[in-house]
Amino acid sequence: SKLWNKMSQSAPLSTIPNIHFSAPYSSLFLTFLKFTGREHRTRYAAHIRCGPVVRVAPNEVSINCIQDGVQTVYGGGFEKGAWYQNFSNYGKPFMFTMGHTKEHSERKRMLAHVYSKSFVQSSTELTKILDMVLHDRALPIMRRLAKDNTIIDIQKENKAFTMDVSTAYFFGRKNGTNFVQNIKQKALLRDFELGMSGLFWLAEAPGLVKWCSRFGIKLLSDKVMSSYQIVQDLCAELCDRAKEEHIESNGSHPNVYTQLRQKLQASHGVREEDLDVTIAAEMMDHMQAGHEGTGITLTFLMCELSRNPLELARLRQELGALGKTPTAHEVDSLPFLDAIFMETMRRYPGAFGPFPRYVPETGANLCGFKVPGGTTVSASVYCLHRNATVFPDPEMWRPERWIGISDKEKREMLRWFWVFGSGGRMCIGSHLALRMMKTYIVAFYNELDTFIVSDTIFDQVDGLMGAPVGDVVNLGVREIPPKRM
Ligand code: HEM
Repeated sequence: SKLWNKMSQSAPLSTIPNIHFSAPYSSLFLTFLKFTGREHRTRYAAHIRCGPVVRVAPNEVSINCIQDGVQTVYGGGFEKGAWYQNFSNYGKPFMFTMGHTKEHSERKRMLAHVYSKSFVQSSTELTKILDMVLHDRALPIMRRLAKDNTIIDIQKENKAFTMDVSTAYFFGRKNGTNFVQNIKQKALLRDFELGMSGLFWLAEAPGLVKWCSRFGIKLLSDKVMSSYQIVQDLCAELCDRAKEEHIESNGSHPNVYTQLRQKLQASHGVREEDLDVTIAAEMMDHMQAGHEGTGITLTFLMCELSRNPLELARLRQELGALGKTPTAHEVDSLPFLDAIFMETMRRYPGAFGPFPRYVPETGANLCGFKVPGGTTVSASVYCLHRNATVFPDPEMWRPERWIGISDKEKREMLRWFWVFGSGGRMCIGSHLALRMMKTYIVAFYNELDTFIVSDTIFDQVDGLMGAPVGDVVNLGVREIPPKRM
């Protein structure tokens, strides 16, 4: 009778095509897809076969349309629900996981200013941070490696760079990490990766994790648990450093940490004894988000430039017109550089999600189907970015598609471009991400070159994040080869 109840409750979804014959009765197939890393590719195939709405589990649908779809669900502020509560840092929620719109928007408002485009673009502190990490740390190492045409794991180097810039921006220039130069610190990147790998069980089967642990069965290995602890300890240490400087300097060195601290104190919404851990929980998520999606994007971008010499030459031509120390605005306004980033983020989005939402009690009309309240719904950036009508030959990396087009065409492409999500829960760090990534690529390719080697493999994992398979990508680094006459 349980099965019957389940079936009759979800009958309103019965007109929606199924991803698999079992979808109306069980979420096992979806869990299996997630577990085997095939969720987004299978959803894509199902949308091509069945149209813009597909039922993926008894009470869950996947949508693949903008109007009456992404715009309604994400733009309309449908709530995040229980799934996100499976994630916590130090046992506390943070902005990304918060369910209640009010609690979330309060937190987001506290940080909106430090992450706004105008602030990020004009921040002289961020300019100094980028100078420090790029010119004092990363480039001297790269120059040395380039002399011998060394093959390196570019994914590690990129993540080290984005981690150092992010943490300096969050906690203060003197208080961030130094993963780029310090090999022992850089090894902690593995702990971030392992910590993330435990997410599957925590997100998809939290009950099973608890149940098994009662019988002494560990679904999350000791290594994963200790890596997670190491990341928590690192974040707590950086928070302590930032707090110390904040107190010593009497608040004269503002950064993300101090901004959040002051706003939380002023709001009186958090008890004094909970303040440190509340901030640390938020900052730990920003550390993860700040270095991973950006590192992934840089890696795929560098791989594509390495095998597309014409695009690289065109980029260098554009860079040639820049002065020695271009402003953030000048870098941001380079059309071909921008096209390369847009195309990389389209073809290789750093975070696949899905980022599910709940249909409100009143129900919703999604892409022509009536969907009842309480249904879980999500779009997949993997699918949206492969709409062949808007992005012909979607598997191809073609920056040219973003330039020399009419305003109407560009608007349509931007409507489908969803790398940072949309609506009230859209990524807060997109401007910081773009500034650090663009600055890095300009400085790097101005004087150095990368090349594909026999074991360069760069396929994307079909998971929550779109990391390269194995989290390793080998590329060669060399000086710019002289032009052939
Ligand atoms: C290329 C790099 C990045 C990608 C692809 C990316 C992607 C995303 C996406 C898709 C979301 C929306 C999630 C949802 O709708 O549930 C999101 C949210 C978020 N991102 Fe990013 N992100 C990137 C960089 C960053 C950076 C540098 C930060 C640093 C602060 C950051 C912090 C966050 C936070 C705090 C949220 C939650 C926002 C909210 O719930 O209101 N991200 N990100």
